[in-house]
Amino acid sequence: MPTLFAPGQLQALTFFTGAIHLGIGTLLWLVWRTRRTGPGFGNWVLTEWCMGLAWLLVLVQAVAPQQWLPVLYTLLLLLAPAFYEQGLRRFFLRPPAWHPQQSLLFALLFTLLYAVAVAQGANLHQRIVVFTALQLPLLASIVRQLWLITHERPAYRILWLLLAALCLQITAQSLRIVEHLQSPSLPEVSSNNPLADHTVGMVLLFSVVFSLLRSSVDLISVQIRTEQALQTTLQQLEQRANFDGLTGLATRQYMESALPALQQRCLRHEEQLTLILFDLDEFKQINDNYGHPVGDAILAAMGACVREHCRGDDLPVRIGGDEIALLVYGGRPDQLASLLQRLRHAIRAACSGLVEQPVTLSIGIAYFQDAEPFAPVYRRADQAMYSAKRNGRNCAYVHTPESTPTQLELGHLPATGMPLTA
Ligand SMILES: Nc1nc2c(ncn2[C@@H]2O[C@H](COP(=O)(O)OP(=O)(O)OP(=O)(O)O)[C@@H](O)[C@H]2O)c(=O)[nH]1
Repeated sequence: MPTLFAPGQLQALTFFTGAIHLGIGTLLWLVWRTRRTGPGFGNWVLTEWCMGLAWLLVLVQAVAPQQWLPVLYTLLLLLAPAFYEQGLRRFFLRPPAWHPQQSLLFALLFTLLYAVAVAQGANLHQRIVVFTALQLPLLASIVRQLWLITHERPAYRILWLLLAALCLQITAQSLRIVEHLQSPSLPEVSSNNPLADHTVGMVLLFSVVFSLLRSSVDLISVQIRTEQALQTTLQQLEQRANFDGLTGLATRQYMESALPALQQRCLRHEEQLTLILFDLDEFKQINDNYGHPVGDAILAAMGACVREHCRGDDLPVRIGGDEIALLVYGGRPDQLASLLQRLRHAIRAACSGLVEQPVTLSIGIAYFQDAEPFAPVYRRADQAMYSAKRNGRNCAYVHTPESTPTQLELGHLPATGMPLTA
């Protein structure tokens, strides 16, 4: 590898590299403190600070050599990738394959091995080989995490950049090992000065470039996650606003926004749009006798039956309480009677395991006049339903604008059964 810098320039570059890492770390720390970055981001701050401090200690060692300093900055340089790997797992909520602190433990163990090499009087060539070789497994564990994350979450493809840079770094580190192994022992590298290594300029440059890339990817990852969380929240809010949680039917608000499109489609196909309103009979008594959870189960079963028996074009809606509306295409009495009969049977069957009394419905029907708003049609359907209630329940009435509600003949479905007792 080429020597890029003169010794004086190397000291300046080392200082510059340390300062850049510390600066980036502080910037990330500010983001971490002020924004919702999520777990793991703090580990990435530590990565930058470890790197920054390590390079400044390398500079101190070059200027005023100390016996113990190489072990200290080696520890920091090994902790940096360990923190980053741990940050990746925490940020992306990946369960650790082994001990959660595995990479940190490795960093400590590897530092111990390095200290042994120093204690054995290894020269600079040997120390560089030992340090670089010890760093490779930690870098490889980051590669593994990045590989798995980008496969599990395609939205984070930006991490491919980091993966490519890491692979490049691992290749460069491996070449460095080979080069140092092949080098004859040179007099200048037998000293304690880490900047005497003729490839250190390359390492410093790589460190700065990689740090800039890594922190950019970290910030982009936070942005991606924030946007995804926002998207999910919006979808949940939309789902809650548009669909009733108990019955799974549309809400009245959703129905009113969807109505113009339904009416347009009906007009285009010259079809009648019909509103069918159902209300459970004596539902209050069911709640009182069996309790609200059973009442809820009946409403849920009713919602499921309506969803199952209506066609894809129809729109089932929970108006409120035990009142459900169904907007259907077509208004022929025989078609409506057949649909209602199927629904009454299905609801009764679905509720038979919940209460002893057969569950019955009072039904009101009204027709939309072209693009008529919902309110007047609902009023007519409501009047028709109350006619059904007044006339003994368990039946259906149709309201036409011209006349008072008239009964729609449905098949027989007895309302009698066991008394309403829990
Ligand atoms: N379990 C349960 N009960 C509800 C819910 N919403 C409303 N209710 C109850 O449903 C009952 C509605 O009763 P009504 O429709 O007014 O009267 P009813 O007893 O069904 O009598 P008729 O309609 O005249 O046959 C009330 O007791 C409400 O408290 C709900 O989400 N779950």
